[in-house]
Amino acid sequence: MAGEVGGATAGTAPAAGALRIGHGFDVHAFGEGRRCVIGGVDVPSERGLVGHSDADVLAHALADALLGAARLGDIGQLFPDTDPAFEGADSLVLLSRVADLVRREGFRIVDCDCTVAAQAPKLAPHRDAMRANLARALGVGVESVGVKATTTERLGFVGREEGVAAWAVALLERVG
Ligand SMILES: Nc1ccn([C@@H]2O[C@H](COP(=O)(O)O)[C@@H](O)[C@H]2O)c(=O)n1
Ligand SMILES: C[C@@]1(CO)OP(=O)(O)OP(=O)(O)OC[C@H]1O
Repeated sequence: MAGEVGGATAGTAPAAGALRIGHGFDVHAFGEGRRCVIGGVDVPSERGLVGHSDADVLAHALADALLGAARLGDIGQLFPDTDPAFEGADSLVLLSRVADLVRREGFRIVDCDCTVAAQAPKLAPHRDAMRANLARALGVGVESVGVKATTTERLGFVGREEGVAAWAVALLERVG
């Protein structure tokens, strides 16, 4: 039927079993005197990531992917960077709040995959810890969360080590 999206007419609640996909993207700049928190891991690094929260670029991208799939807006709407309540916030806590919202909206988190682009530091040694942290925050099994890392071959702002970028996709199934 014309106007059908994810098993429902656009703008109405999808039927049980309908799938929704969401995409998230985030960037944080490197700066002095900051921690480098990525996927909830305090990664050893000369410089850390700047933000209002702990600047966990990976947790933020994943939160936006979930919010996008559930059509619930974005992380900045939910947790404004002008609100002192979120200053230095643990982004895994914000991510678990997003997961709760998504569930309350009637969705099951089926699967997620993420890519972090960083020229440095090396992230592969921390991949399993990041997956475990993100899965715990989402309340899903670790097999449902993928994390990959890439450099940008020294090209662009990532390649110049000015910051880190992250992308995530999330698949939700309507259960209620
Ligand atoms: N910050 C990073 C970036 C990359 N890796 C790992 O190195 C592999 C090769 O990266 P290329 O960008 O040269 O393709 C990549 O597949 C990652 O496993 C990393 O650990 N940390
Ligand atoms: C996480 C939040 C919380 O205030 O702050 P930031 O660390 O600034 O992160 P960003 O991805 O720029 O924006 C999202 C905000 O919601």
